[in-house]
Amino acid sequence: MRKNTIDLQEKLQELLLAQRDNFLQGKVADYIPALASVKPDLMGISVATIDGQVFGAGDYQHPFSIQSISKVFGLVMAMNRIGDSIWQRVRMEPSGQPFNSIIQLEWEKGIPRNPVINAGAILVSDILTSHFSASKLAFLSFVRKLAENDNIYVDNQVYLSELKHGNLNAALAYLMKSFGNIEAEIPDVLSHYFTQCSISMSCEQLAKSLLFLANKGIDPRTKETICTARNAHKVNAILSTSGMYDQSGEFAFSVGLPAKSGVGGGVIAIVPGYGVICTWSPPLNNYGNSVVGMNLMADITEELGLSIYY
Ligand SMILES: NC(=O)CC[C@H](N)C(=O)O
Repeated sequence: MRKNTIDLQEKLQELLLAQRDNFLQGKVADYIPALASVKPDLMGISVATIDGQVFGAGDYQHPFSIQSISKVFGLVMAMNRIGDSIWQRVRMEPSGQPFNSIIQLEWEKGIPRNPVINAGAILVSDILTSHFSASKLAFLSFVRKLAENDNIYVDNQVYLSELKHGNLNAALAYLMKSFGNIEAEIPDVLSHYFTQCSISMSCEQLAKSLLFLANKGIDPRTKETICTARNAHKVNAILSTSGMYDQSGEFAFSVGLPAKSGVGGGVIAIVPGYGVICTWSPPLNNYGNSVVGMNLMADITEELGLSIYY
């Protein structure tokens, strides 16, 4: 049973306080300097509900690099654009491998396991690059519209270092191209992918912008259809099985919600029929998921009885 949300604000504060020192157990992503320099003790949580309430505690209005959380927006855009033909080029199975693994991709002939590991998101970036005349702009406009905020921006410093240190992502892209699964030119595809990873948003903005996934594809604020109910279902299913990479099983076990993490330390979780939770704390565990984010998600879903498996 879901508890009343009246004291949710206080509860968020309390849960966050309990995590105060746990950021020390993780390690901030250091593959690029722009992420390595983020203060490790920042942390925030926000909950947006489909009936229009927004709660937040800590640094919930502080923008951070959304990184792989961007894969959710990209997938929705690609599904809207090319429909079910996307599933001929990317699958919907958990990978059981790290998010940037290349091993499986060769065995499986350039068909990524799912759209939220890097190979899959690069494939989705190819679809967007090929089907939009200005895909980066279209992506940013989509996110700005969903967040109802025109100030959301691409952090150019993050973008440039992603580009500079993006050899593994480039290798994934070229491998897929060698199997004929990438249409556009690789530099254009990578430029799109790194751009979407480099968007900065706060917990509050992310929670609000993904409400349509908790509401059968309809933005509860504007009543606009962002995607079909069936596509919202498909995205949530993929996030349930693969959104936390090779820790998705443990996340289902301890939290029980469709979710997506990013190496910037953000985690979003969709609660169908209720709303969206977003947490942020930069230090990561060995799977590339935020340590405090994992804890907070477990605590809040338990507290409010939000797991989809009850
Ligand atoms: N898990 C992530 O957030 C990965 C995104 C990161 N930019 C990468 O491509 O490696």
